[in-house]
Amino acid sequence: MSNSKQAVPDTLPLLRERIDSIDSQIQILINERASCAQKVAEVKLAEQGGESVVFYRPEREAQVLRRVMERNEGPLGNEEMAKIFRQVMSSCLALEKPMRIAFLGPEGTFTQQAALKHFGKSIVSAPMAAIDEVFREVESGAANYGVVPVENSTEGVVNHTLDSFRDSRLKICGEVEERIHHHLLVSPNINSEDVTHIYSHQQSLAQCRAWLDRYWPHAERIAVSSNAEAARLAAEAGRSGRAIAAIAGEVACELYGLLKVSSNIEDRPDNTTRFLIVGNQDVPPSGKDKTSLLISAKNEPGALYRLLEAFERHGVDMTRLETRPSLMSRWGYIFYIDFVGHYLDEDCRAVIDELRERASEVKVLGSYPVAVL
Ligand SMILES: O=C(O)C(=O)C[C@]1(C(=O)O)C=C[C@@H](O)C=C1
Repeated sequence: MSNSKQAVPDTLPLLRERIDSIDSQIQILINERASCAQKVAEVKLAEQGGESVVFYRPEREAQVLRRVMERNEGPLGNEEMAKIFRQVMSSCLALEKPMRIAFLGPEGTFTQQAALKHFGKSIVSAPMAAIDEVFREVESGAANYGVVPVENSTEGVVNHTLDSFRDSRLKICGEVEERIHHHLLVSPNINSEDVTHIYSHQQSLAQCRAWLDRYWPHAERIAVSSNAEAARLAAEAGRSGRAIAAIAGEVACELYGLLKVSSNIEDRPDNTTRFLIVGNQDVPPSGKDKTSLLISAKNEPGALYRLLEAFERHGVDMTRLETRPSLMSRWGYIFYIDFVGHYLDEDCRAVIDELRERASEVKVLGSYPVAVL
């Protein structure tokens, strides 16, 4: 933009005049961009036709956001700038086709927070009561994509999510990481000293275990289906004068009008949860990808060693290995493996081919862009 090189005025009216002029140029450009996205939708419809058109392109979005961060010169920070573009793309995609996103609800969960971080705000939110319902909603076509938690840096893996992939044909289309801050919340009319019960999701209770042992050793901890549900229950209890506290995040605190008794009570300050985006599409390479596999190993000595050895020999970087009992045989196991690269990359393809020879089942759950934001 030509104005960016001009000297910055130093009086308030002139600065505001400059801001008004820049805003109107940005607005024209954003609408020009939106018109391009509309044209993109027409091209996609013409090329792919009918029901099967794929409007959301995670690999392209990741590339756009990475480029925004790479070329950014400030004074706005890279992440701040990327968040702005995240929302611009979200609006453009909604113009192509409004996206209905199912997530582990109710409203106010960290999973909803993750969905908004990944897709931007221009989505239709569809809160589901359980992880397998998120899968079903996307499988049935009622939602375009789903968002589910998969692992937490303090508490480890979310078994329900891993288990849901056994019988699902859904693919992982993306990942998103969210820093998790927990707060102890009560209804505004409740005296926190009267609290006898603390509600939260079992993982959140575990993530605050040391803090609870120290400050609330006598309060009974009650696990409920989500921390947003805990916040809802605390608000409901407050209305009838019962002193129940909840452990939940910022969004749930605001949504249910609760007060923070204590903030950031998680035992580890770097407490982070990773979420997966599930959908019906294979995502092409974005240049910086990850792949997730589900492997059913033969129940024999050295089976795991032979699987892992293939990664070592081809120089493919494995980032995660989880084990779950197989439901098919008593002592059989299913391994979930994440590695760096796309399944279409030559070295990754070689590993997958070898794994197929050595395991009873290898399912590629998806290759997807490494989280940008
Ligand atoms: O490039 C595309 O395929 C688009 O549809 C455009 C666009 C964008 O706004 O940049 C919008 C949605 C897609 O998810 C990716 C990118």
